[in-house]
Amino acid sequence: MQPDITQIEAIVLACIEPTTGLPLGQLETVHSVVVDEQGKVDIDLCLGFACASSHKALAEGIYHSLQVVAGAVDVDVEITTDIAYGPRAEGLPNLAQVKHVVAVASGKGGVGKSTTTVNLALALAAEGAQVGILDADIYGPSLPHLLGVANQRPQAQNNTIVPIEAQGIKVMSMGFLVTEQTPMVWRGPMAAGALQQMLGQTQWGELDYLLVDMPPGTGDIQLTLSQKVPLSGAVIVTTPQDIALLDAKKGIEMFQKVQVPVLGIVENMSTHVCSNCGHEEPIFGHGGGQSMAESYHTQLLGSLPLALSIREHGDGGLPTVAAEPSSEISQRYCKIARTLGANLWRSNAPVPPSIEISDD
Ligand SMILES: Nc1ncnc2c1ncn2[C@@H]1O[C@H](COP(=O)(O)OP(=O)(O)OP(=O)(O)O)[C@@H](O)[C@H]1O
Repeated sequence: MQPDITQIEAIVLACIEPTTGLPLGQLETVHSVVVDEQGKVDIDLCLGFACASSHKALAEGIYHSLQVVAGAVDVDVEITTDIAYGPRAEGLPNLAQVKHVVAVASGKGGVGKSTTTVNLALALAAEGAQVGILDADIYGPSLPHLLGVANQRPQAQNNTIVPIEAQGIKVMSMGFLVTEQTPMVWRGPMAAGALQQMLGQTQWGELDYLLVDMPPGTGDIQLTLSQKVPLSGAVIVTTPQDIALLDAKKGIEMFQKVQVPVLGIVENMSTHVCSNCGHEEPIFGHGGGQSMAESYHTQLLGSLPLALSIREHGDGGLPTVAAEPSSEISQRYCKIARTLGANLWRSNAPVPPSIEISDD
């Protein structure tokens, strides 16, 4: 018996995509539904954001839902990812194959922005994306250390720089170009110029996401970068502490002023879990990230605890997502990464893929 293609289509469109919690019909991601002469059903889905870890759950949801369709016994679901380009940079040929440049910023220093950036980059890669990181914190570059590549030096090639590869991520940082004996004492405009040069001269190649670890604050460097580089969006990292939230708000307002979409907020050091008794305590305050997200019409992408392991992994040059990929903390970073990708897709989507249905 030939299964009813119209019924299949309606059921597939009603299936929930786990990252966004939206039905596929609303995401307009169904690419094709084909039933061949033998009654075999082939469903091809193409998602616009990296979420490899949820493909299995989505496919299983579809198989399960299609059980009610008479004759639909041989069903194959294929899920692929196609991340569309965001805004492109004019006159920056090395960024031509970079689909999205995303700033990771915090108003205040020391809230864990760099730690969050590296873990998010690794989480995006684990979800199937090609990722790079630019360490724009040129006064205190910490990414080489966090990724365990502090002793490496990038090679120059035809007036361009070949980025360092660390744990599957392309990395460029001022930290590679200076030594601890040559601290940088630069004025804002000089630093902003150096950063633009580093961004534009690095051979990034093909990347889905280039995360830019911004220096803390809302000064010259941040503004120049936001205005001169085609940012697809920004992520704000904060702790729930009032003073950090106050500075984070300035960061959000800066991005809004220069029309860069704020993709969401990551609340770092949300709670502390005692390693002795397991008692969980919101030592920096409670609910600050959520209420800030609400008042600025953005989303709390997720929160991370103040955890000894996060600090130890960072200091050891193997961030948590790489060191303990299946840990609860890594799962949190991955969930944030998937939501970030989905928000980016939604805020940049040109025309979503159309639905194509055929009887073979
Ligand atoms: N969730 C966390 N749990 C435990 N330690 C953390 C956490 N997040 C960050 N840290 C630690 O806090 C310190 C500051 O983190 P990090 O360098 O990432 O902050 P930052 O905001 O980038 O700082 P800066 O603004 O100075 O560049 C580091 O020692 C890091 O290991």
